[in-house]
Amino acid sequence: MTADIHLDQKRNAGAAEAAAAPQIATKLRVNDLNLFYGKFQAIKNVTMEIPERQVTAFIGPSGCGKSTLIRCFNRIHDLYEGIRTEGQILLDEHDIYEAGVDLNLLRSRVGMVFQKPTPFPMSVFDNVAFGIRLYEKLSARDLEERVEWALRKAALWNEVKDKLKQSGQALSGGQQQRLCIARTIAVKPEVILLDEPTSALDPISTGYIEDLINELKKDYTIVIVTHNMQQAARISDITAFMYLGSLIECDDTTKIFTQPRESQTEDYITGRYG
Ligand SMILES: Nc1ncnc2c1ncn2[C@@H]1O[C@H](COP(=O)(O)OP(=O)(O)OP(=O)(O)O)[C@@H](O)[C@H]1O
Repeated sequence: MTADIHLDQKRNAGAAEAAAAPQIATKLRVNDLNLFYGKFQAIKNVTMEIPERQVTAFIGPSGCGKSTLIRCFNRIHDLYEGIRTEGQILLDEHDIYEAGVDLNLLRSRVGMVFQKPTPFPMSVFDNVAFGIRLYEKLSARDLEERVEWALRKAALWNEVKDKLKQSGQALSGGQQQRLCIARTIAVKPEVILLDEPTSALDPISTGYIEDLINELKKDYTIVIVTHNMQQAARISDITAFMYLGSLIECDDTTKIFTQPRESQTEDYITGRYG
């Protein structure tokens, strides 16, 4: 199906929804954020809001700072030397960069799935149980129930229920990525960051993950980086276009793909550069 058809469907659905739509809360609020890798400034004065239980997609040419920005949302950069940030990121209106923030707790609230599937070298069951064991003390029975719940939510249970003791690394690429999503969901986060989650997958596995994202947004706030503009059009409610470290424009996906405000956005979505 083309991006255009999706946008038409969205527009019609959007008009009906708008009439009855309750106010959508802001889950993450970014205030004047700058990020430096040493002396290189990769994020420049970004201010934006990420709405709760919506899918927000980041698009833009390679190297524009999409991954760098979303990695700020759970402070993954803190694991590396020489990276400095300025500004604020509020999660439910509390600054995640404030002194004394518990980073383990933050990362259990804001989970992340990477581009390349990264199952740990352990069984399917232990992959999903890993984070739960880290953050919670569940009985063996409750743990089994939670693992099954997460695998069902990630639309993987039927394919792995007889392989729970086998290595997670023995699954197909698409199954491995759903396993990583199950691992992330298992700790019941509030926000899920997906950094190009389907770029290493075939179209069928990509379809599974896109359906899954659509399902997951009922319960979670989803942030996705994608190079695939049709994918952004298909699955996101809000699209943010970045260029050279700056946020050029962030709006309803339909608006970005049909009537962008900025000429740079239009040039990018019409394939004039990038
Ligand atoms: N660890 C790092 N040290 C120094 N510079 C970095 C580092 N990581 C990224 N950069 C630079 O920061 C800029 C933004 O990179 P980033 O990976 O966030 O872009 P991106 O939009 O996600 O790109 P892509 O779409 O290719 O994944 C690029 O110029 C990149 O070279």
